[in-house]
Amino acid sequence: MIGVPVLSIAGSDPSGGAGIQADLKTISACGGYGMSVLTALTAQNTRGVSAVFVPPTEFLAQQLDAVLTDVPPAAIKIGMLGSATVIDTVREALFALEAAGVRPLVVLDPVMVATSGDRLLDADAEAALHRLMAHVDLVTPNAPELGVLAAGAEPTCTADLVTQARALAHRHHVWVLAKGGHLVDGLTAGGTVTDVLLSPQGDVQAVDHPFVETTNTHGTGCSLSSALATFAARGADWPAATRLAVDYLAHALAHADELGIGSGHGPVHHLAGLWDGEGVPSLGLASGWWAQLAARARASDATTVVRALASGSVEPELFQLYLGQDLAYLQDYAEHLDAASNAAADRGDVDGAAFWAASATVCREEEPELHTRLGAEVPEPDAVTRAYADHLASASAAGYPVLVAALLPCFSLYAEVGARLAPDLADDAAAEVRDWVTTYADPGFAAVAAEAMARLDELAEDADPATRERMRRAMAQSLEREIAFFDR
Ligand SMILES: Nc1ncnc2c1ncn2[C@@H]1O[C@H](COP(=O)(O)OP(=O)(O)OP(=O)(O)O)[C@@H](O)[C@H]1O
Ligand SMILES: Cc1ncc(CO)c(N)n1
Repeated sequence: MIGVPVLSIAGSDPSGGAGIQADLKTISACGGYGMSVLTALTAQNTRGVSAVFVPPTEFLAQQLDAVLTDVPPAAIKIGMLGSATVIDTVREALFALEAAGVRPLVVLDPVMVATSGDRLLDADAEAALHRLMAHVDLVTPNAPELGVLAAGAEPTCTADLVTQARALAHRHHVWVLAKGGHLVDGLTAGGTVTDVLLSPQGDVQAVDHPFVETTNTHGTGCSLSSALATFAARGADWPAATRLAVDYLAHALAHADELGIGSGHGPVHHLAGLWDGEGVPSLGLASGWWAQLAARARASDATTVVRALASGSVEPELFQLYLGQDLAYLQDYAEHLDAASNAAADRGDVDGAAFWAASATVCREEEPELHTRLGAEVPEPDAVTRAYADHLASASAAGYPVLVAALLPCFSLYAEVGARLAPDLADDAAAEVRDWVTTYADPGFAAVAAEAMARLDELAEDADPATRERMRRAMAQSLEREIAFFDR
């Protein structure tokens, strides 16, 4: 959900590159509504920290109370804490929230030292940090911080990161994203930085991203943890939120030198994507489901019709059977596209209504031209076609988001099959094969399929978990119907 409240509990960096300033920019860029509670004020710029002022903890508690009693955040990012008393005040606020039945997602960036080398956490505050961890879902230590928290030597390679992150994950039953930004010695442009994500059970996932040759890395840790909190608040699970956050930061880092702020370690370009008109990153939930179905989608290559198309010549009987049934199917499919258009209009989604209506027109007027050109006529629908129609009808009854999920494979699978077959189309391929393949390999068709997916991604993000699950299943079911449709 775009605009979910996300709270940063962190210190202020008046130069705007780290701390709550970085957090608010990042939360906004990633699609959240940013709020901030200040733990400490630093006098800081891109060259370093010259002073730290920690307001009385009573005032910290008042800030927390004011925000939390009015705007319950979907996620909280915790940054600079400064001292054990500050940590305990934050812990008590989280404990009180939980006692009241409110459990926001909590990301802890265990800030100890700034990029400039200045300490931001008292050395005696480590025990308090471990106590806080009971209320945390995911913690994002850099290499030196991980060494301190896991009570080991400072990690010097990815294998060290994994070992120590696993110990920390087990100890506190938390997700750990161990950052590799301090292990980049010797890397040059084109190299790869590896962060590692560990589940509370210790499962490892390497999260690779391109090394960016820049000295403008001030606040990378603050920005990453805020992006993580925001994507999780919008509904991504931790692995997906991690990938989205790392990609967001990679883009902000890649554009950091364009900003050119300050004479020391300057900030990353938090708003690079927004200013370039790319908008807020999509969670891509439905795209993720489709990606998980990729192996099934490839199974369509083994069907009778697709194998024949790939060979360049189709047996006329088989092709007429398939094309005829497809004509019958398209009539029914167009009606469901109309229903989707009406449902979008009912929700006030004018663009969506126009998109589905235009797709219905293509289904009724343009696409059947291919079929009739190839000699097909509308037959009685057979069992396979009827089963697909029944599935679409039941998806339609389950509501607009589930219907759109069911409509999706018809777009995506045909665009993918077209794109796969076109490059290998033999020069002597039969005319009807060429006609079919070029119709579905058309870049315009791919663009329409991509837009349908983008609309489904948006619906998935706004859906509750039960509806999401129904959407995912409706998509998978339609894919099975599509494969059966090709296998005549
Ligand atoms: N030069 C770089 N190129 C690409 N990614 C980088 C680079 N430097 C840091 N990162 C990434 O930035 C994120 C923050 O990592 P890092 O280890 O620098 O954290 P940090 O030390 O907590 O940051 P901060 O500078 O805010 O204290 C990680 O995802 C890391 O991989
Ligand atoms: C306020 C603040 N928080 C965090 C960091 C870590 O980069 C910093 N430099 N300043």
